[in-house]
Amino acid sequence: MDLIIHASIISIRNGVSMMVTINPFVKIRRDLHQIPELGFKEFKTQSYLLEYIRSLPQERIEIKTWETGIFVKVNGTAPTKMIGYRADIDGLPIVEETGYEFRSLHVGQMHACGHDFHMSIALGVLTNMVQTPIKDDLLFIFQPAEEGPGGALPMLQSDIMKHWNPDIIIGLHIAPEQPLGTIATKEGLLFANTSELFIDFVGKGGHAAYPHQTNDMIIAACSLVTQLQSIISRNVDPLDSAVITIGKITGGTVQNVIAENARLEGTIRTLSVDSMLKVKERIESLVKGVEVGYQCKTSIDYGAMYHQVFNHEYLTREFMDFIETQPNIHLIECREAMTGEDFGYMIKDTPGFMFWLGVESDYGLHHSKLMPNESAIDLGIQAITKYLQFKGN
Ligand SMILES: CC(=O)N[C@@H](CCC[C@H](N)C(=O)O)C(=O)O
Repeated sequence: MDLIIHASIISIRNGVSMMVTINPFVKIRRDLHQIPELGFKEFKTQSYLLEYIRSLPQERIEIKTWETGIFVKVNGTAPTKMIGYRADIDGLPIVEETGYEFRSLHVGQMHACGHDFHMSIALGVLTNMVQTPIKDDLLFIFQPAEEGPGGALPMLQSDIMKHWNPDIIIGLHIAPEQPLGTIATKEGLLFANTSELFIDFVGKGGHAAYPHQTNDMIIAACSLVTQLQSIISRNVDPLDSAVITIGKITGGTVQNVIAENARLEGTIRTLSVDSMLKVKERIESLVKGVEVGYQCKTSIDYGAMYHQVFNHEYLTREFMDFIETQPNIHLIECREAMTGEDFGYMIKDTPGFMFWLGVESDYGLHHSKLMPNESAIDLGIQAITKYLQFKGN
């Protein structure tokens, strides 16, 4: 299928400049890679996406914005259903270390979870669908704030989605650990239940040389960090799975002052809703213990919680069978992962599925050196385009 635009970039090697033609959706990915923005702050991203979408022939499409997200409906030629395709658009608060020429211009923010790929692939599929419409209606959902605090649930509850309510919703996520040219998925549970975790400690600070007159919140917080891992090893059935990760510790003011405040920031992952409740009960008991033991005040905030991604059995199997017929994509039947995705809400009450697109990178998701193979962009566009032509005609 011909793409409707072409892109050239100027590459400078050893002082010699030359024009190199690249796939337009690789160019789009690079542009978006330079402007990562955090959840519900995706203003430049939204403008960039809108500018591209408005440059397409408009006869068949309707565009609505929602917060920093966008809905694009492509009217089918003889619709019997509406198929939703979701791409998330936010970046992460990570300092990029890829060394890319097109590295992030927003210092301290990075597309380290592949949402730049997700967007460029969605635009590629949208372009194909506008050029060669299928029978069914399509709804492209450019969703903000997947990394937090979660855009899927409020988008689903929006008036727009009450009116444009897809019968099926699909979405992809890049998979750095899977080879290029692969799609990996499974029926049923694909991604875990998640809950953010923020714990604050307040005690009595003071002079570093007079610890007996204080309640040191660094000691209290560190003690809890190690205790939390006993929940995974001693309270969760070893045949079930759960993760507690503390990704950030803050506390104190200077090296010779005993800290009055400390804060732990983390996330909980479980394969079942029951385990999530149990893990939280245990966290609350341990936090109470630290409060008594270290004579301090504590508070717990669970932040954003995401429903598990549970792939619809029939639709997923049908998609997997379809992918197996494709010559340039290899299907991998994968295991579930402890990653989370608020896409889980999108397919909680609507049939749908998510799949991994192999992008083989030495560094994984949420790493400052994540460098997915850009050849996966075209492979993804072609695979999804063909699937939509199969499913929606
Ligand atoms: C695919 C992926 O990496 N998703 C994120 C979702 C984060 C949800 C939330 N902020 C949390 O940390 O619980 C992930 O970290 O799995």
